[in-house]
Amino acid sequence: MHVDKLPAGPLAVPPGEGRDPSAVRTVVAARGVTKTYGPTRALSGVDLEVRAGEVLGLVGHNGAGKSTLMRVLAGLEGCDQGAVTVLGHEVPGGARPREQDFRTVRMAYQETSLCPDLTVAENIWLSSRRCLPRARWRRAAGEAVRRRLDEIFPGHGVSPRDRVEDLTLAQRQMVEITRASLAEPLDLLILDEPTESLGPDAAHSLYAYVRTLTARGTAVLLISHRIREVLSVADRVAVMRDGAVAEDRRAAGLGEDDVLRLMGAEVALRSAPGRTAPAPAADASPAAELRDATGPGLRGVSLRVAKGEVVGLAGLAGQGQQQVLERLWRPVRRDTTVHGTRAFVPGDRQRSGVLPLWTVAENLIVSGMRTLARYGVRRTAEERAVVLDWVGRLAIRGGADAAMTELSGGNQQKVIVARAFASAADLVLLDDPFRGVDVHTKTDLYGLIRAEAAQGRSVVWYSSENAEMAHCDRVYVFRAGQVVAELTGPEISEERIIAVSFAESDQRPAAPSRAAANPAGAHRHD
Ligand SMILES: Nc1ncnc2c1ncn2[C@@H]1O[C@H](COP(=O)(O)OP(=O)(O)OP(=O)(O)O)[C@@H](O)[C@H]1O
Repeated sequence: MHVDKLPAGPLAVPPGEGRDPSAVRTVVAARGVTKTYGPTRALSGVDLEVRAGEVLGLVGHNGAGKSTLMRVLAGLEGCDQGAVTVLGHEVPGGARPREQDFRTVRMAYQETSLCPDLTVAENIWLSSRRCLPRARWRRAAGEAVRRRLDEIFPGHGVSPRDRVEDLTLAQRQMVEITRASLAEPLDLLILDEPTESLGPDAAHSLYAYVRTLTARGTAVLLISHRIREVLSVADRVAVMRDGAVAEDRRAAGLGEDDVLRLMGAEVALRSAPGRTAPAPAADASPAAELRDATGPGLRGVSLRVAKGEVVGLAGLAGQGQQQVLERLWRPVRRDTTVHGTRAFVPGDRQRSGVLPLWTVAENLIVSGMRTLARYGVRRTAEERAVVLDWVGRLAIRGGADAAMTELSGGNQQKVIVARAFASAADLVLLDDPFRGVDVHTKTDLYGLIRAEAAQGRSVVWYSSENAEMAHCDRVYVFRAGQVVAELTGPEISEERIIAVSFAESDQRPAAPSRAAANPAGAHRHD
C-alpha cells in the first residue's frame, strides 16, 4: 500500500482565518478510537481530524490521554477499537500499524527519544536513515541536523559530534524536535510539549518554523499545558477530557480562560493568590546561606534562606541558579552552610528523577522510609498510609501500585514532587519542577509549598516561569552568575523580574556552564 502524497508546493490557502475546512485535505483522522492498558482506559472513543496546513492545539489535564492519542496517530501503537486513517489509508482497531503507512507522520517526544550514549549525528542517522545517503552516513547525518538546527534554532550551540548526554535539557529538546522534522515529505509533525524545556527565544524560533511548515502544507499537532502559547500559534484547539476529545473549536476568539473552562478547570484557580502568610522575620533562624560564593558559573553570590521561607531563584535560564541549587545540595565548600536535611526535586526526570522499574509507591517513599522506620525496621503500614495520602492529595492518576512507566509525564512529575515533601527534609530544593504539570495540579502544588513552609520547612525554588515567583517570600534575580536584585513581598512581580533580568549590564557574562545541578539521586539526608 502506498502512502498518498500531498500536492507539491505550498497550499494555495493560508492557514488559519478564512479557510474553508471542507476544502482542506485531512491528513490524519481518528474515529471512535479506544485504547486500554490493563485496567486503565487511556482513550475512550476519540474523534479527531488533523488537516493539511493547520496547527491544531491539543490541551487537557495530566493523564487525559494526549500522549497516548499521539502515539496512536503516529502509528507507534495500534488502537483497540475504532480506526485511524492516514491520508486515506485506514488502520482499523486491533490491527498492527504498518510503518510504511505512517512514514510521513513524525513526532517529537515530551521525554526525548534520543539515545544518550550516541552523538547527535548518530541519533539522527538512526531515526532518519531513509532520508540520508548510506555512504559517509555520519557526515551526511551531521550536515542534515546542523542545517535544520540552524534553520529552527539559530544560536543553538549544538555540534553534531556532541554526545547527547552532554547536552543541556534545552539542547536535547532542540535536537529531538529537529530529529522529528527531518522527514521528506512531512505531512504531520506532532510536538508533545515542545517548549517545556526551551527558553523564550528558542520557543519563539520554533513557532516561527512551525508557521513556515504549515505554509508548505504540513500539519502540526501541538500538545501543551501553556494555553497562551497554544492560542498564539494554533488555528484550532481540541480539548481532551478523560480519554476523549470533549471540545474542538477554532482558536480565533478564544481566550485563555475560555480554554481553561473547556478543560473543566476552575478559572479562579489559575490566578491563585501567591504568598498569603506574612514572610518569616528577617531574624528567623537560618536554614541555609551562601557567602560570596564563587566558582564555575557563580561570581560572588550571597543569599540566605530562613526557616519556613520560600526563596525563589529567578532570571533567564543558565545564569547561576542551578549552581546555587548544587551548592545547597552538596554544601562541601566553606562559603555554603546548610542546617538540617535536604531533598531535591529535579526538573529533568529522565536523568535523575524517576526509578522507572519501581512502582509509584516505591518511588514515592524511597526518601521517607528511613525516617518512618523504628529501630532500623521499616514500618510498611505507615509507609503505605503516607503513600496513599500523597497519591490522593496530588490525584496521581494510575494509583500507588502502577509502575512509573505506566504514568503520564505529568503524573510522574507529581510523584517526584511528592517524594520530596513526603520525606522529612528541612530544606527542599526545587529545580524547575513543574514542567509538564497541568495548570490545575500546579495550583495545588503551589498551595502545598506554602503549607509546608508554614510548617517550618524551607524551600529554594528555581523556576523558568517568572509568574511562579509570586509564591515566594524572597526572590533573588540572577544574571551572569551574580545576584542582580533581591525582591521581597510586594516587590516580587513578573514585570520586575523581567526588567531586572534584561537590564543593561556593563559586566561581562560569566563563562557559560553546561553542568546543571544533576544529583545522582533525588534526595539526600544527612
Ligand atoms: N504504557 C502505559 N501503560 C499503562 N498505562 C498507561 C501507559 N501509557 C499511558 N497510560 C495511562 O493512560 C492514561 C493517559 O496517559 P497519557 O500519557 O496519554 O496522558 P497525557 O494527557 O499525555 O498526560 P500528561 O499531560 O501528564 O503528559 C494515564 O492514566 C496513564 O497512566
